[in-house]
Amino acid sequence: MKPITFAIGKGRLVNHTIGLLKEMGIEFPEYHENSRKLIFEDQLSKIRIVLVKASDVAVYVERGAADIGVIGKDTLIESGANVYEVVDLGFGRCRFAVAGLPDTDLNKKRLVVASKYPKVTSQYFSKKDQIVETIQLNGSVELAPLVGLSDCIVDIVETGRTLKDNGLVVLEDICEITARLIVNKASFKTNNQRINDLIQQIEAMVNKVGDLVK
Ligand SMILES: Nc1ncnc2c1ncn2[C@@H]1O[C@H](COP(=O)(O)OP(=O)(O)OP(=O)(O)O)[C@@H](O)[C@H]1O
Ligand SMILES: O=P(O)(O)OC[C@H]1O[C@H](OP(=O)(O)OP(=O)(O)O)[C@H](O)[C@@H]1O
Repeated sequence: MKPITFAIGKGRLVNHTIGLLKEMGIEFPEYHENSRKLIFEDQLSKIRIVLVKASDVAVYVERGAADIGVIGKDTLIESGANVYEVVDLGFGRCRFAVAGLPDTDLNKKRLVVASKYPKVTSQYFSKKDQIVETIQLNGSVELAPLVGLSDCIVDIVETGRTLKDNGLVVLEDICEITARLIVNKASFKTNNQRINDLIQQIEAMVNKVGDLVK
């Protein structure tokens, strides 16, 4: 029997995901945080996990190299991937916000916005009928308005500490974010029973564990 391949981003969501699978009796004893190995298999359930860069999860699932994946809603929206989003996993909770210095004028003409999420940024501002210039960065986005690279940023806020420590504030909330279970469209159709069972088991476990995994 071919294993079901599960893509997980190496990073914030991996421990939650492996913990959730463990609760379901799916275990990867060889996995530990400092391991450099990228593939682990549970022989009993025939499920293997592949550890990829968080922003690549959608690529693996969309192209069928993985059947299933766990991805933040932020990264999923930004990817525009053609996959099924099947379960809200509840963990990895944070939000998207527009942030900047407290006196930022968001209505100014030619607003310049820095973000790791250019698609989310332009979608958000175009819904408000505002044309903005988006500068794509890969990290430390909070720096941009402090050194005059941009007027504001669109980024993830979790505890709010990064903003606070840099003298920035939330100017507008965009939306809530949690981790999502995504499925390759062809796998969903051809391997239907096993994939469906796994999705249902995960959904049941998320409901059962509830706040414990959040
Ligand atoms: N404070 C936070 N910062 C960033 N992401 C968070 C935070 N809290 C929860 N998340 C969620 O965790 C997901 C994975 O975050 P992680 O840091 O592992 O990946 P990433 O930021 O996309 O990757 P990388 O650090 O490799 O650029 C995010 O997509 C988001 O949904
Ligand atoms: O509200 P907080 O709890 O402070 O979390 C939010 C911060 O965490 C993320 O950055 P990350 O640590 O992924 O680093 P990055 O700058 O490389 O994106 C995000 O981009 C914010 O900078």
